[in-house]
Amino acid sequence: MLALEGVSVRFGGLLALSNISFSVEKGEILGLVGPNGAGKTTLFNSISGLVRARGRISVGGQDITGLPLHRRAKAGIGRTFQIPQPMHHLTVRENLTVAQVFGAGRNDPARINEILEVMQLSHKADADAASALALQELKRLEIAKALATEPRLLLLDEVLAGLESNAKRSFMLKLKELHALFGLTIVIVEHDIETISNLCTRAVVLNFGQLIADGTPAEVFNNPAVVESYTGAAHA
Ligand SMILES: Nc1ncnc2c1ncn2[C@@H]1O[C@H](COP(=O)(O)OP(=O)(O)OP(=O)(O)O)[C@@H](O)[C@H]1O
Repeated sequence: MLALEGVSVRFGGLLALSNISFSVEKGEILGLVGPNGAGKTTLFNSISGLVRARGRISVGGQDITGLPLHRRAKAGIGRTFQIPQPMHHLTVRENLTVAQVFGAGRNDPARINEILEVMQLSHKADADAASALALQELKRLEIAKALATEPRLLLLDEVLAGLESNAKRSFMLKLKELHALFGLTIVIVEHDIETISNLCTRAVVLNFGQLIADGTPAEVFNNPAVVESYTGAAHA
């Protein structure tokens, strides 16, 4: 579904991503892990088109490397942002409609209703502007917006961060439900080992812009290079 070949991103003198290659199978839920500043969000930005990368990125066999943002959305790439980014003055439904027109090039109210229902936002759909939502609702809206673009590949950037453990558990169940319901391939950035182990069959680890491990969650979290990347021992 997703293939990265030799992907590199440089910001001035900083090599934020260095020659990253891996692929994600259709239907897989892949964990993208690594300490702060490792390059995880830059990788999402490279895939979704916010950042220009060297190398080759393809989705469903289509080379998207040179495509602008909106054409990547139409190629089936949906994403969330670490800090939810709704259009604050619009209602929840209006936010989803804008996302659907941007990503899918159509307005399908029935599909929007389905997304509102599955994300438990129906009761908030038309009531208030998005700015009135509580944190958990904002997180659900962030995912709902990504779903409204009708993705095949969904990139989730720390969507569980800041939730207490019960909310986290119910969010994980929701992600599994979405994965099955919409037939998604998912890449999720997450720091919590338990969450990655619960959701993912495989995890890729970045550190200082380099891919340092790729395997099952148990394999990568027991990998000495990964442990060192988190404790800082390798660079102390
Ligand atoms: N637009 C930018 N201009 C310059 N440097 C940037 C830019 N975006 C990211 N960086 C740098 O690139 C490196 C990777 O950042 P990135 O945000 O991708 O890491 P991350 O793994 O997502 O970290 P976190 O877990 O803290 O979100 C960092 O050193 C960061 O400061």
